Amino acid sequence: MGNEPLFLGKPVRPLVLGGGSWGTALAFHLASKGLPVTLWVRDETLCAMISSDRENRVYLPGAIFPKSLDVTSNIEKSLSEASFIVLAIPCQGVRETMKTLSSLGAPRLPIVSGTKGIEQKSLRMVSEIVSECYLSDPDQYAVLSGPSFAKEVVRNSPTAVVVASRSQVMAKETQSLFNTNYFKVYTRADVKGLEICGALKNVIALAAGISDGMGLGANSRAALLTRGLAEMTRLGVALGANATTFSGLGGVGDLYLTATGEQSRNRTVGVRLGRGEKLEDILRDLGQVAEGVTTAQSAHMLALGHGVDLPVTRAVYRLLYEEASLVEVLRDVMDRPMKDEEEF
Ligand SMILES: NC(=O)C1=CN([C@@H]2O[C@H](COP(=O)(O)OP(=O)(O)OC[C@H]3O[C@@H](n4cnc5c(N)ncnc54)[C@H](O)[C@@H]3O)[C@@H](O)[C@H]2O)C=CC1
Ligand SMILES: O=C(CO)COP(=O)(O)O
Repeated sequence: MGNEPLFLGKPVRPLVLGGGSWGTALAFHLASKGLPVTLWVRDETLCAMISSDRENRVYLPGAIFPKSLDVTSNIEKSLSEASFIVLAIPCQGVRETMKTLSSLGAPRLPIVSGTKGIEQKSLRMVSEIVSECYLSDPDQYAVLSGPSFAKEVVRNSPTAVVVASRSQVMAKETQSLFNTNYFKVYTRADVKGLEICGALKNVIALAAGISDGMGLGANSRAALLTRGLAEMTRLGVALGANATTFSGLGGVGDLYLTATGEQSRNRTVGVRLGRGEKLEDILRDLGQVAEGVTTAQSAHMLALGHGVDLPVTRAVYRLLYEEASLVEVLRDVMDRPMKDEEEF
C-alpha cells in the first residue's frame, strides 16, 4: 500500500465504461502502466468473448490485454470497487448510463470523459449531462480529447492529447495518470471549449469526407477545414468557450486528424455519402459510432438557438436530415454573400 499510486488521494482503481474501441484503448493504456483497471462492457456476450480472448476482437483487434486489465458486465460490483470513472460510451448513451450509476446509490466518483458529442434532445454537452444526472461537483470532472485514433494509441504511436477541467488539481492529476513517453498529455481549463471542439470537428470531418467523396479536390478540402474551424470557434465563443482552445490539440489537431485520416469513421461516412450512398447502408456497414451524424443535428439546433451562423454544419445537417441533395448543399455553401474573413 505504501508506494501505491494515488489519484485525488485514493489508490488508483479506474473503471472504464464502454466496450468499444475507445473504452478498450483507454483501459489498455492505463493497464499498460501496471494499474489495476476494470473495463465495463454492457453487452454480456461481448464481455464473455473479451474475457476469454483477452482481446477485444470486435472493436480493437490485436491489442492483447495486460494482466492488470479486468473485464466485467457487472456495473454495480465494479462501481463499488472503483476510485474514478473513465467515460467512453457514445454520447447519446451517457444520460442513461449516468442515471444507472446514480440509482446504484454508491458514492459518486470523479469522471474523466473521452466521449465526444452533443446530446440530441437536450443539446447538452457531456459535462452538463454528467452534472445533471450524476456529479454535482464540476471540479471532479475532466474531459480528455485531441487527435487520438484508438488503434494507434494501443500501438504506442506517439500521441498528444489535452485534458481540461475547471479544477487545476483534477486536470494535473489526470495528466499524470494518463501521461507516458508515447502519450503526451497537456492541460487546460476550458472544459466547454474542449467539448465543443471534440463534438464539432466530427461534423466538419463528415463535410471534408463528403467533399472528397464527390471528388471536389484538395482546394475544397482545405477551404472546408479552415472555414469549419472558424465556425467551430464561432459557436464556442458564443457559448462562453475560450477561442484559443480551438487552435490547440483538441481543436485544429483533432479536426485535421479526423478530416484527413483514413481511419476516421466520420470521414469514412462522409466519403461514402459524397459518392451518393445512403446513410442507413453506410451506418449498417460501419457497425461503430460516427458521432458527427447526431452532432450535426445538435450543433445545427444549438446554433439556431444562439443566432450563430454555421454554414458547413448546416450543409451536413440538410444532407442528413432534410434529404437535401449534394448539389443543393454545395450551392448553399458557395452562394453565400461575400464577407471579410475575420467577420464573426
Ligand atoms: N475510437 C476512437 O479512436 C475514439 C473515440 N472517441 C469517442 O469515444 C466515444 C466512444 O466511441 P468508440 O469507443 O470509438 O465507439 P464504438 O462504436 O467503437 O463502441 C461503442 C461501444 O459502446 C457501447 N454502447 C453504446 N451505447 C451504450 C450505452 N448506452 N451504455 C453502454 N455502452 C454502450 C456499444 O455497444 C459499443 O461497445 C465516442 O464519443 C467517440 O467519439 C474519442 C477518441 C478516440
Ligand atoms: O475522435 C477520434 C480521434 O481523435 C476518432 O474519430 P472517428 O470517430 O471519426 O474515428
